[in-house]
Amino acid sequence: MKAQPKASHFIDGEYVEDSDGAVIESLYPATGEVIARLHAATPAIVEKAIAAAKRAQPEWAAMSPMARGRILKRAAEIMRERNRELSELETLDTGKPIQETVVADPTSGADAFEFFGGVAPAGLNGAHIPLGQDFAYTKRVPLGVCVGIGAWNYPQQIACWKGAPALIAGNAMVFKPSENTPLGALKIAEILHEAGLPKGLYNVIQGDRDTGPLLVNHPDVAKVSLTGSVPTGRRVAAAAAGSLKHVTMELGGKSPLIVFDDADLDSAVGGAMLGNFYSTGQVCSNGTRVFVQKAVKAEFLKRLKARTEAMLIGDPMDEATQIGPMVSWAQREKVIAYIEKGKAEGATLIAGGGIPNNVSGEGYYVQPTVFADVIDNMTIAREEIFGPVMSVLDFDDEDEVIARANASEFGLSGGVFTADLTRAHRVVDRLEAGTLWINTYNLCPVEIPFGGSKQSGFGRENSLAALEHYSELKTVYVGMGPVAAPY
Ligand SMILES: NC(=O)c1ccc[n+]([C@@H]2O[C@H](COP(=O)([O-])OP(=O)(O)OC[C@H]3O[C@@H](n4cnc5c(N)ncnc54)[C@H](O)[C@@H]3O)[C@@H](O)[C@H]2O)c1
Ligand SMILES: C[N+](C)(C)CC=O
Ligand SMILES: [K+]
Repeated sequence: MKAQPKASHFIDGEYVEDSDGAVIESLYPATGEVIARLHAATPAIVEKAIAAAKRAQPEWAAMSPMARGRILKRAAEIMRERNRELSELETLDTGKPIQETVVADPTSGADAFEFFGGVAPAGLNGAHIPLGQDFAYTKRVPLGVCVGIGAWNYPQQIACWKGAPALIAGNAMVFKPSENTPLGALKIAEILHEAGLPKGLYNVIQGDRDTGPLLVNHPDVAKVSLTGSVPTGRRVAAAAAGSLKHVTMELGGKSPLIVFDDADLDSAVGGAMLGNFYSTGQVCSNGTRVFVQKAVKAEFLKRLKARTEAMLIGDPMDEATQIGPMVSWAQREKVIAYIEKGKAEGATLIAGGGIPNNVSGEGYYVQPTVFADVIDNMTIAREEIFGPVMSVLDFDDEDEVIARANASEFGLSGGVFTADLTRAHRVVDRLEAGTLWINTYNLCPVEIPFGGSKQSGFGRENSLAALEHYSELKTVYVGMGPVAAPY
């Protein structure tokens, strides 16, 4: 098989198998071919991984942040050296075009290791608080064993975005990738150990929604960071609350992208396409509700249709391919059902709307699809589709569009295209979302915090802010004189 790893799990510095676990077949989304066969973690594997993490963590926490950082930076270098190999693996795991994975996925993971490796010595400092004769100081201390649970759209990036801040802060991690994309995280674990990470600190176990709770409910786990859907987030946060674990929730969205009539239209069209079709639309922060001011609607749709219909759909391993399959057959079925719903509810189909005819029947392909004349209460305007389906909605003025943009349970992201700079800042200030873009869309460099508000989650990944979610403050009050006791 094309991508069979040495074993299903990576625990305590080595590959481990337990064939009693349920079989997980890893399918290549472009063909449906089985490329690896793995096993879900049994309770014994879960125990082994958590025990290894718990054993290894104190010594790691006792090292200086600088020494920990050196290992992460070496891992970043190895990832960059192996970018091609890792990108091909990411494409096999997810079906995302190689054109994307070579620039986006291992690169973004390496950026996380480099950033957190580099900022650690200063980023983990505490404070000194003068109190007259006395004083106090704070220390940032690790939480202990942290669990990461990943979604299938960015398997390598998620494994690194969670692993890098957890490790630099002195924690150990047990990571469970999505059952749809089990392969990438194992390579990340291998590379971290090759870079010198002591064994037990970054463990990967396979499994699905039945395995996740074994991690989330475990008494030796201090924190859970989930990337997934809102319903899963609710379940995981509720389970974690049972033992008061720290949680970070990176969940779904239905983000607004607002195009004013003074915008650079080619940029706005490009931003809307990137914000709906990149990774075949499987991006949490996508601007799937594109509000276009009426005066430019016709021209916007004309350019959007031409550029959408020119997109190259096909074999993800072909460098020219711009749009690959969905990650799974189930996801394709879900997206097609939404497209049918859009048609049935009366939206105007502008481009796509079905299965492309130039690709193999076994692959999980869907055409990039644009609907116009979408009304706020249509299903495609309210629910997260997680596929290449853009809804274009009309609007007249600023107050109206802000109110409509905010009328969503989600609050992950948003964007605005306009030439009027004061309007741009005024509008993003009023949009209820964790990450906003002006005159661009979906850029998520590691230097900036990323995360959601409202039902899209809480906690932030990346930037110095992430360190606060993988550590806690310890305060020490120092008395410098005799204790003046009144009794
Ligand atoms: N905000 C972000 O950063 C971000 C990034 C990528 C994807 N997402 C969201 O993820 C979703 C798509 O990914 P998905 O389909 O893999 O999501 P999902 O919620 O189905 O699964 C996410 C992960 O949670 C695990 N899981 C499921 N039930 C669990 C439970 N009860 N306890 C513990 N673990 C459990 C799954 O096995 C998987 O690893 C979309 O909603 C998308 O918006 C968010
Ligand atoms: C975090 N991001 C936007 C890169 C991927 C989310 O699906
Ligand atoms: K897969």
